[in-house]
Amino acid sequence: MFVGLQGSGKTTTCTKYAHYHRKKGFKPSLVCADTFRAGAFDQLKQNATKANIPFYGSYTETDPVVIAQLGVEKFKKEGSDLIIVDTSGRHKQEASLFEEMRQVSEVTKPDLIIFVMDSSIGQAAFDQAQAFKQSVPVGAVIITKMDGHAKGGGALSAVAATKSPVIYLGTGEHMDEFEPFDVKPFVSRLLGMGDWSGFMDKIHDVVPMDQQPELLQKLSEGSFTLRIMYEQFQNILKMGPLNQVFSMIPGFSAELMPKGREKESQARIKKFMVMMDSMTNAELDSTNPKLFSEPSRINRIARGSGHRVQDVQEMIDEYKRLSKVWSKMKGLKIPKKGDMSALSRNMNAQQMSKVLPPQMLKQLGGMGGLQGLMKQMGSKDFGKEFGGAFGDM
Ligand SMILES: Nc1nc2c(ncn2[C@@H]2O[C@H](COP(=O)(O)OP(=O)(O)OP(=O)(O)O)[C@@H](O)[C@H]2O)c(=O)[nH]1
Repeated sequence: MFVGLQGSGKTTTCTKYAHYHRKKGFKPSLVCADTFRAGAFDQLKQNATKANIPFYGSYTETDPVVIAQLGVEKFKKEGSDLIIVDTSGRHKQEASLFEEMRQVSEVTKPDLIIFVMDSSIGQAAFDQAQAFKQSVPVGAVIITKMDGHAKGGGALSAVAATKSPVIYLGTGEHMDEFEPFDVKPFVSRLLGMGDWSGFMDKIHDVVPMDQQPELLQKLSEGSFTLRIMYEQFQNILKMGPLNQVFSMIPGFSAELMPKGREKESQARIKKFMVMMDSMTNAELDSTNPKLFSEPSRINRIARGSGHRVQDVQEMIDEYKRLSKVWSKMKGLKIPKKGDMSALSRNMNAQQMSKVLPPQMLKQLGGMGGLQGLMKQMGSKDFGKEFGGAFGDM
């Protein structure tokens, strides 16, 4: 049974969920117990037809409890092994709708009640999710619209309020834009760091073994020089396929390497490297941003490399941007013997607490609460993956 606020994406998610599980060998079916929103049944019908999934609903019956009961009975008889009941959207101020939801749950006795939540809901998530949990035994959370700008921080609140794990994410309007929840990339996104663990694995493959400890050392110092950028560009040009690698590198992603324009981006990186070839060692090793606002220096680099002043400026801007991202890594504990994959374990709850709004952090029970929550959010693997970072889990 799917529950949630209006417009959170329940109906869309029900079909995605059915489609996903059918591919795994289930025989899913859909019941539309949303009589509140005009057009809800048509929407479900349309989606279900498109996905070729049996559905049940009514244009004449106005009681969702009756529809839900009839639908579930029908599909049980027909041997469906995954009956999905979609309910109307509602929010906690609507007591009668909450009562109705409770009744639907009572007559259908669902094995699992899934709270569907829009990733952009933010701090209201806690109260709303708690209200649902108090009426029906919510057992899991699905976060939708992860393709938007929101990082999904509200998910933490929903998990805290329902004491249930996030199981899937909706990542677009289409049927296939649905994926199992994986805590690592989710946390990385919240922290604004890209997929660090994926990045680390790639570094492991690409950066020569003898350079790895040095790179880690620099990373932990948090100081980013043009020379580091140059070396990373060199490594990146060796890696492939480029776009895939780029999407994982913290900060590099979209701006430096837009999708479908890999060739151009590659040329741009090479251009940057040519300009850096015209720089002095002192410039390459400096971490002082003021150095690069001196016009005479920029003119010299432009002339020396055969580029325009604005090209040099663009390269410096890129450096500043990456430097900012890089500085977030300051203070990372370096794993012994350059064990790159262990590095991701050192991302700590403190970094997380810095990016959460203070009020949300308080609501979650401070650092201790956050640590417990992270454990609860993720699968069993979370403790293993982030074990070093989140204490004893
Ligand atoms: N971009 C994006 N849009 C989504 C996603 N999931 C749902 N939507 C869109 O969100 C809007 C609302 O989705 P619905 O499935 O109708 O929401 P609902 O919760 O059933 O709505 P009510 O029945 O009114 O409560 C639709 O335009 C969907 O296409 C997602 O993961 N990404």
